Amino acid sequence: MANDKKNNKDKKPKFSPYWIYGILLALFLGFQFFGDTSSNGGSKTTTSDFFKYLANGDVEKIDIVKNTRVARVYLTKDAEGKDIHKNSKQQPFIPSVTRIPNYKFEFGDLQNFENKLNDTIKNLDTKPVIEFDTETDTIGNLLIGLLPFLLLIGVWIFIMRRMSGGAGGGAGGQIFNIGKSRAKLFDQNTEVKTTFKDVAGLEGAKEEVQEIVDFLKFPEKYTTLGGKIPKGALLVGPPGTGKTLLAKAVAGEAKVPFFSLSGSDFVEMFVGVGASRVRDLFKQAKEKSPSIIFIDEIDAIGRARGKNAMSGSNDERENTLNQLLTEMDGFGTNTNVIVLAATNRADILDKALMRAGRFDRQIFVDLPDVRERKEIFEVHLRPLKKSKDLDTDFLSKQTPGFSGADIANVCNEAALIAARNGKKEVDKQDFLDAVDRIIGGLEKKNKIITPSEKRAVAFHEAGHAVVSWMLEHAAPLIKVTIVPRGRSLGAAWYLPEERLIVRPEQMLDEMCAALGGRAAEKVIFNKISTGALSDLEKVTKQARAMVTIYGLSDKIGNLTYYDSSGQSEYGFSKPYSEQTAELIDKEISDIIEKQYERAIKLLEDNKDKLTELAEELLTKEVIFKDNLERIFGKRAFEKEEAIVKTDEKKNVETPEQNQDSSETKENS
Ligand SMILES: Nc1ncnc2c1ncn2[C@@H]1O[C@H](COP(=O)(O)OP(=O)(O)OP(=O)(O)O)[C@@H](O)[C@H]1O
Ligand SMILES: [Zn+2]
Repeated sequence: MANDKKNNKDKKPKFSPYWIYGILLALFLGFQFFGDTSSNGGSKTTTSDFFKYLANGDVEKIDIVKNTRVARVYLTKDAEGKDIHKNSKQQPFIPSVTRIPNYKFEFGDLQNFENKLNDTIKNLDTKPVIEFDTETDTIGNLLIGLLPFLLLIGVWIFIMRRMSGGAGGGAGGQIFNIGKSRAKLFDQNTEVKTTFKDVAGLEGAKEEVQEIVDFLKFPEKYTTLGGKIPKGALLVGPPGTGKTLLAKAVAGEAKVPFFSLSGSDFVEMFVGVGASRVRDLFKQAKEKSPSIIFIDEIDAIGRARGKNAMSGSNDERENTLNQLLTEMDGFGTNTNVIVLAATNRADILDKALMRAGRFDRQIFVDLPDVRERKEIFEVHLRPLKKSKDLDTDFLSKQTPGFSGADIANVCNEAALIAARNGKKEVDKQDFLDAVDRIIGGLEKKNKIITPSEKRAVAFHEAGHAVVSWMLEHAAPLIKVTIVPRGRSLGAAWYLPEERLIVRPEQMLDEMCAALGGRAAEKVIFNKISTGALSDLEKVTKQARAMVTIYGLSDKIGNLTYYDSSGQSEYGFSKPYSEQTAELIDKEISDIIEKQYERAIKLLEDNKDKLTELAEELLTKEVIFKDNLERIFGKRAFEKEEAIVKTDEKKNVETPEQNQDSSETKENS
């Protein structure tokens, strides 16, 4: 269902066809107008020419428009000298509205012109009609003439509205407000319900943010000793870790005006708009100081300037960034405006932004650890009707590497799954299913797989399971399945340890386990397949990282080709010689080959167990840690007994939390 919705959205063209109709209409009217000019004009002539015509008796009618000093002349003869009216005497003229004046000219001073006109007419037999036009006529003409332009302007305004619509709470609606800031203002009048209580974990970040609120409220407390209050703080961290949430909580708690907008709100197709919006934003913030400005996804404007000479630099974005830098420099230390910004790409931000006096503080908002995940679960479980056996310790351990947003997603998904199964409350199994779905995508039970393919998948996955079971440093296994899910035909799921420092032996064991799938295919069928693509990708990346980034290869030595400054766009030249390049390639393939051999050896030694596991997998489709334990006996390397009590149910597993921290601390 969700897919359908998405598709529909995709199909909708970006440009509504109505605009095009509007533009065409305006153009059409515009041409009409230009084609029309002759109708109230006629070709030009001079005053002396006119008097010649008049003396000849060729003039039938003169329109004198006093206010513009233009006379329109209607002749009795056309260009070839024929009478325009066959029986002209009876019908002196066709009403001027339907006739085009043959000539027009500016007569200068009205009094002079009238005198001369009367003198000439005196001597004529047939006197021309003289009409004095009123100005209303010309205004009417003018309006009709302007109509296409008005329409064009209307269409333009309409387009502008469409482009700037949606964002900015109406402020962006009008064309004249295009340079105005799009920030949403939260103050005493707008109620923000988010508070620090809604932000679970993130103790350090919360404290730092709270300090910033304190700076604003009680600046004297900090400035008495001569210190300066920071002007900005940058919230940095991976997506979904709660940066925006934290900022919202600041808005809810600070009780000072809070301007919130996103980096992309500055960006517009017109030159200078971004800079002008920045200026306007700071002007407003200063007027309401003490106040906080929050710029989400600041990378939209804050990306380092002019690095990509190849792709051409984006001048407009640079101007916007420069304006932001200027504004942050500009406001004095006592203006009491603090700028908060969030990004998940601090590495690509312009270094000038991070300079002291701008975003001089960086607040790291990291992925939550077990304890923090537990707290986040508690926050998001609050609104759910959940069963009593639900245990946040257990849930937090099942979700290593999950961000706060992932956890929120799990809770929601679990509630939906429970509802679909007609349950009265959300239980543990629903959460496990939700986790599975979020990691692996939807189950595809009806995907067509031939029996021999299924066999290959079963042995492949069993291979992963066996190898990881036998190796000390490989991540402990949670479950193995051959139910197709998302794009994969089967999967072995591990519980990665949360470690801060990784040792080479751990990396090698993990690579060996990843190669276990292909090794099993080789050992059993003596054939290999394309099914190991993602394993190989992972292993290759890891081996390359060992050699070129972490300096873990003896042959290459203790050096790294990693450049943390983000300026690693070497282009065509690599930072090492051809010889080294060869050495690197050799070393990478050596590492991988060695681990592959190791996996093959392990599996050959345990061929019967591998087969037993694969057969069980073929019948059950999903197997868990205790199935492995039955076949292999207890795993030799369980360092610490699990904290969570094992459940009676088969499918509920006790993941061990490998606490390496004591060891890590010793060595760092
Ligand atoms: N620490 C947390 N406590 C409670 N909920 C959290 C936490 N972190 C994230 N969430 C949940 O995840 C959602 C998304 O988080 P948020 O938008 O703040 O992430 P973000 O870090 O700004 O991500 P991005 O960088 O992608 O914008 C929040 O609305 C909230 O429901
Ligand atoms: Zn595999």
